[in-house]
Amino acid sequence: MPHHFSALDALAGTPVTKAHATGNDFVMLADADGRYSVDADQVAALCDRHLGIGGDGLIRAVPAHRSHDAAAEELLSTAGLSSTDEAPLWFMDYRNGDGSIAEMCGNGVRAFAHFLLAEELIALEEGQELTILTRAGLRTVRKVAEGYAIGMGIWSFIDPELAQNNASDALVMARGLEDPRPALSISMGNPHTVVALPEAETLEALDLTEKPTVDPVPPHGTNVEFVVPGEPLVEDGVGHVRMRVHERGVGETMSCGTGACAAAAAVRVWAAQDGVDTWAVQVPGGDVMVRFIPRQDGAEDVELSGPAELVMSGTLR
Ligand SMILES: N[C@@H](CCC[C@H](N)C(=O)O)C(=O)O
Repeated sequence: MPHHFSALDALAGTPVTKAHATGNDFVMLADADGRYSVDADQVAALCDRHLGIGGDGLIRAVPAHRSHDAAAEELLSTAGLSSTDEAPLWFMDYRNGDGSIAEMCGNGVRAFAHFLLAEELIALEEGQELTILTRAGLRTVRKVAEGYAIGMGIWSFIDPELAQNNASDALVMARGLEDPRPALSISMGNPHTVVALPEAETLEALDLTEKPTVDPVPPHGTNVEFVVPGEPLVEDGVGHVRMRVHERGVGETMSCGTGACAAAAAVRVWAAQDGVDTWAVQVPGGDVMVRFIPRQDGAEDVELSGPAELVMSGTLR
């Protein structure tokens, strides 16, 4: 426990902000000059809900060319991207609350955009689009009436052979379930395992204080989404899903943006509802919308939209 205090000594005097997007909460750090290198212990200390500020994760907002992040630097050079002091490509350096690194965070991108705007690091009018960099690659942000619409890239099956039968590739067991249930593994740049439950009562009865077990064990861990299809599943052309999530590197969270996209994709596949492109995903922290957009190459882009809020700003002591 005391290591939390010493971990933060080096960050004394650093301005921080707390933000959330449908209850998925983050400690935000603006690093326009690329002077902070936050290690795993510091992230865990800041995200600690008793000894720190508290958050599901930490987001450092830094121009890609000043990030000192191996993934960002590799993407900059291999994808021939440009980031300069005059025209920075903002990199979302996202970390899970336990200090581990994740490729992507959908709710995080909304909080990130809102934070960049509030800090006057970007300008973005309603309807305009901004491109940002994540470890999973480029993502787009559009300011819309309900908050931000994020271009999340494509969704894909983690096991491509599943494209043949679209059923399940894993078994998941959690406290509150009587038996392990079949699940489908989907990538949104980060890994997800989606489990369908028969009714809302089973979803509510789950105890996600304990990490669900996934068989086979995913090599890099996974986020596990438990979903109940809406009744009716589709109303006025919009699909409905309820979801709870246990996030890799965090635990149960009130919302997960990449998870909502994976959940909508899995339910759409299971229910053979390819024609339904818009899905409302209800999470404990609110509602997010997921839209599937067909591409020329047969894959589908995913757009996630929802709100983001800043809660407080202060200085680390
Ligand atoms: N809450 C996020 C996902 C954050 C990363 C995740 N825990 C992982 O390890 O992949 C979201 O909104 O997408």
